Amino acid sequence: MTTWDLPDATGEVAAEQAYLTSLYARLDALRALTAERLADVLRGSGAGGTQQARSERDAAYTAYSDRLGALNAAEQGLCFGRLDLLDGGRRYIGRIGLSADADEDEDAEPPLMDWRAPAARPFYLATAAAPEGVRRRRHIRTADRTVTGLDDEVLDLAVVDPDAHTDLTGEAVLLAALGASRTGRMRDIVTTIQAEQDRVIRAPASGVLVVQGGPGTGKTAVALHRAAYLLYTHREQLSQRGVLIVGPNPTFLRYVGHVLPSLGETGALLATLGELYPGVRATRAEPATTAGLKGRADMAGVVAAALADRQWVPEEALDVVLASGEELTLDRATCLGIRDRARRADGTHNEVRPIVERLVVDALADQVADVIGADVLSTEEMIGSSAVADILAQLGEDVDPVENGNLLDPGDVEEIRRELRDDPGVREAVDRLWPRLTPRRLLSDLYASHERLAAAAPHLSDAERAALHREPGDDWSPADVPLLDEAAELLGEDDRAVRMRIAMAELEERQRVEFAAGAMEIALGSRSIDLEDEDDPEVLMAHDLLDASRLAERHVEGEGLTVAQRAARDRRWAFGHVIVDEAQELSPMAWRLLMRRCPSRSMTLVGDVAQTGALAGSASWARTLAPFVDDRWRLAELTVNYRTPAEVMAVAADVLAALDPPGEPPRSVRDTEGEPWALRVAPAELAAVVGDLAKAESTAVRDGRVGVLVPEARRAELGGTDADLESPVVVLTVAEAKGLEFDSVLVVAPDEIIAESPRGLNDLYVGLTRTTRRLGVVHTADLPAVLGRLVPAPAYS
Ligand SMILES: Nc1ncnc2c1ncn2[C@@H]1O[C@H](COP(=O)(O)OP(=O)(O)OP(=O)(O)O)[C@@H](O)[C@H]1O
Repeated sequence: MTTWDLPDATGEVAAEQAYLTSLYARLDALRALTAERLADVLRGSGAGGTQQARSERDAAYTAYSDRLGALNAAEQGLCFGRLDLLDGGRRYIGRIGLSADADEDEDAEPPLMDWRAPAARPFYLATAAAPEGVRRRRHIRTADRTVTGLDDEVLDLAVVDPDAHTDLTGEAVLLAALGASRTGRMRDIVTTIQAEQDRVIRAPASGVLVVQGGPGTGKTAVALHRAAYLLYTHREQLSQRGVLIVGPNPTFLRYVGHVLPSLGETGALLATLGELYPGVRATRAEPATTAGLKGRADMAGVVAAALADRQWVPEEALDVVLASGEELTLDRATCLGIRDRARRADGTHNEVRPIVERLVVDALADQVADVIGADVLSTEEMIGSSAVADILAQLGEDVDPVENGNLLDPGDVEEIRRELRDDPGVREAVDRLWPRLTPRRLLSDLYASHERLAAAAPHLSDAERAALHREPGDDWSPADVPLLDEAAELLGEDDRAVRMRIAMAELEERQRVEFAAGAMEIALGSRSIDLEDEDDPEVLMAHDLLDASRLAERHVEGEGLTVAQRAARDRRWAFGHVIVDEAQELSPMAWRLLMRRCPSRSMTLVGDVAQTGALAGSASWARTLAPFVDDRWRLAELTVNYRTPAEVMAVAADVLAALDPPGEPPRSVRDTEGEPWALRVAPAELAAVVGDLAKAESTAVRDGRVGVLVPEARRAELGGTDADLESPVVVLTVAEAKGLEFDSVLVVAPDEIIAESPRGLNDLYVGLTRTTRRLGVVHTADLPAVLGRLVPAPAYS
């Protein structure tokens, strides 16, 4: 590899600088043009017009504001690579594609190729052994709009450095990226995507793809870049259905939340599982065992049984007191018949309720008709039975009361039915037999009642049923969400309210855009007067127009209209693609929910079954996926660990070997700063020593981040707070640290972490592998045997 740093005598850097400057000029021109077009749309939007004109304007507004967002996001690191081809051609690779001016040769290479375009692919895949038509790969390092250095690889077997890792692309640039301090926010990796990662990112969208990889193999990075790739490659389809990315907890989503916007993509919905039931904020913490129980596959049966239990029949009879004071009775046999017919009917519980209403009214109408009809008959007996028989024949068999031997005409019968339908006593009876239920009501009532739980979940132990107990009105936990969703499926939730909210949001959005357009007119109208004064803040230049659209957005207050936001409000939304990170954590009940959100089964599931912490999580992808796709899923594996240094991975590998089944550790590309160490302290001193060590580590990593990973039971004692990942030291449980990374990690009380959960060894494995540079372990009891490789702490021994 050849590297040019500044100052550079060869002129290579200067040449690239000139090219880069021309690219930024093109970027600026495109921004101005797009902003102008957006302004035109905003100006036009005040005028009203036909429905079609409005929706065309809305579409144009979205397209231009998205484009402007992508152009802005490309500002940093616009161009980062160049391919010199064997045929003499040259390609520049960047965060977005920039096309040539219209008057330039259409067949010429575009000045800048989007990293996701097929022609950019050799930048990530080409090797000396398989150069894919590439002679030289150049990484262009930049800061703001300035070239700061170049790294060249000549893809010629004759000149390959025998010491280099031949399977790493752009090794120097990669190692520089990996060596940078962590900031508490995940960064994109477009400049250094590795070949095995690229294959996953660009894999076909259809079907279920499982990406299994050890800690630090870039699963999260790959998942996010895959989302960006799919949104680019299948823009039309996915811009309508959206991409859902599911992460394990809100802290994690904050950590990864900047990656897609930095790639110019905003069309994905990032959510935890607890956020996937519209209208419910599932934030309640609960014991892992309770969450594990709620996630078990048999809970689907419990929800179904809880509902069946609400479809009630009386022991003997249900008395129905009409508004008139008249008393009727539905006996058990009648109620059983009604219930059976309703259950056999096609539809969900709430959908078939009208059938129950009709059957109840029919049964009661029979009784009323019997009473009234009997009175009528007593006078008509005088007419003689043959006349009665004639009348009966004429009335036909559809008239029930007649079949019962009465002589009411069909109009009378219908009148009786109508009155019954509207009678509060009858409605009460229907409510009793077949209550109208919401998912929350069903679950709330179930959790709150020992009797209901016993009826719906007879196979659970008393202790398990007690764990499910919840007072009505308490918050929901994330593990409740799949159960609510399950209930909604069975009940046929009335989603009118949700659709109303969406319609309202659309209306409001239109008004906001029109308001913004009006405000723009006023501001633009005053421009000619103000133009003389360049400093005048009233002057609106083209780039300010973006702020005008932002202004409109700000008014949205989260009630926007992007596909992602619309999808978030609609329980029945079918996403175009679903990506799950830390997929091993999902319970069988959670999978049921997610599969409903993705009927096309176009999914990417990334995870590591060795890191499973959730008690209802996966130990095997095959077992987890079998109920949904049988064996129709593809497996891709990531094998290189870009995070955890080799010495730390050696310690973690001992833990991995102790797991059942034991796992294969990924290969680390980095070395650590010193050996990972262990320090024993007296229990009474634990908090103080951990505090001191965290400070010392924070100093050691300068502007980097320190993660103190503690047992759940010691979280409060050791200062665990709501995690602000950008603060220099954070104290978290392993579950909270899942998917995150720090420059230095202190694992506290490993024996307690192991003992806290049946999956304690997996948790310890996760904790040890969170570091990019330094690892220390602090313990009060004997060090677990699996950590025998740790050396005594240098400063204290
Ligand atoms: N090709 C790459 N270039 C630069 N950095 C990379 C690359 N691949 C991964 N990384 C970095 O390595 C670190 C680990 O990546 P990531 O968090 O995606 O791994 P993971 O497989 O999800 O890990 P875990 O399972 O432990 O949560 C991140 O800092 C990521 O940015």
